[in-house]
Amino acid sequence: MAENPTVLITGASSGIGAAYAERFARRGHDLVLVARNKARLEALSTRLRDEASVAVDILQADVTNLDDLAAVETRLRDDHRIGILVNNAGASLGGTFVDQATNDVAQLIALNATAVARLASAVAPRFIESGSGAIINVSSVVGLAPEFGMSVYGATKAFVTFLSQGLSLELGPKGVYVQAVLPAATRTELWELAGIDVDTLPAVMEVDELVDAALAGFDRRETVTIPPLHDAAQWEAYHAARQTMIPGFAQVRAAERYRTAV
Ligand SMILES: NC(=O)C1=CN([C@@H]2O[C@H](COP(=O)(O)OP(=O)(O)OC[C@H]3O[C@@H](n4cnc5c(N)ncnc54)[C@H](OP(=O)(O)O)[C@@H]3O)[C@@H](O)[C@H]2O)C=CC1
Ligand SMILES: N[C@@H](C=O)C(=O)O
Repeated sequence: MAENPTVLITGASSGIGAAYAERFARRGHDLVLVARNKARLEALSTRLRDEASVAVDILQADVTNLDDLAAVETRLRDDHRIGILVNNAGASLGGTFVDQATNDVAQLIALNATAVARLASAVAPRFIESGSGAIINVSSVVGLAPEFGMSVYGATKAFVTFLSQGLSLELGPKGVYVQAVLPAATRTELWELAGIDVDTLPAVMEVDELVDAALAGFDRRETVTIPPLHDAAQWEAYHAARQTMIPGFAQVRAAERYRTAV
């Protein structure tokens, strides 16, 4: 990877994506900013060009629209200056599963899961060929906790974390770094858009703190970065418990507790 490769960031018009754009610009990276709100992208790009003297391109796209998404995929395939993909665009959905309209459920999966996988898939072959590159996938702690009661949102984020871990195993040995970032509640517009007052939540991290911590994990080349998790040993224990089960999955017979007496 070039020393300061161009960074393509989805969902860069606000919140976590805009903070990533600012941080990478300050580090001297040129940027390609992707989102639907062109006016916001233009305002951010003007500011970053002035403040950080980097080149900033805008790609207006709704990543749930397959034509728009194809344009982003083409850019990732063809633009050899892009060495880092930040898969950040995402949303939440208010209400319980039965309150959520079926089309809204499908739309959330298209945004939070399908687009993430397609963009990673578009860029991975080129990164492998160059033996370098990085993919940052913004997931969520909700993907670890069905108890939070956000079933579809959490399922999309479990997908993103799993995809990242799998891609890390597949692409890591070929020189490509993959990171999953798992924020907990962070002060962005996402909450209001999902109909939730962020100030009613018990603890909320500011965006700058979240992205600085995520980038500390990036610089250490962590596979999974959980900025709000103070006790890192808890994640290690969870990871170790899961790995302990793996050798036991190869069995000819069902477990004793499932064998019915005949
Ligand atoms: N805030 C939080 O508490 C947490 C957030 N996250 C994750 O962080 C990521 C960023 O969210 P956050 O910054 O909080 O929220 P914001 O609502 O501030 O930002 C979401 C970004 O995604 C973009 N976006 C939304 N829909 C689309 C679309 N269809 N096509 C293209 N871009 C889209 C928005 O831009 P535009 O509207 O211009 O298209 C915006 O730039 C998400 O993946 C979210 O799940 C994870 C854990 C906690
Ligand atoms: N985006 C939040 C939930 O809606 C979260 O991931 O915590």
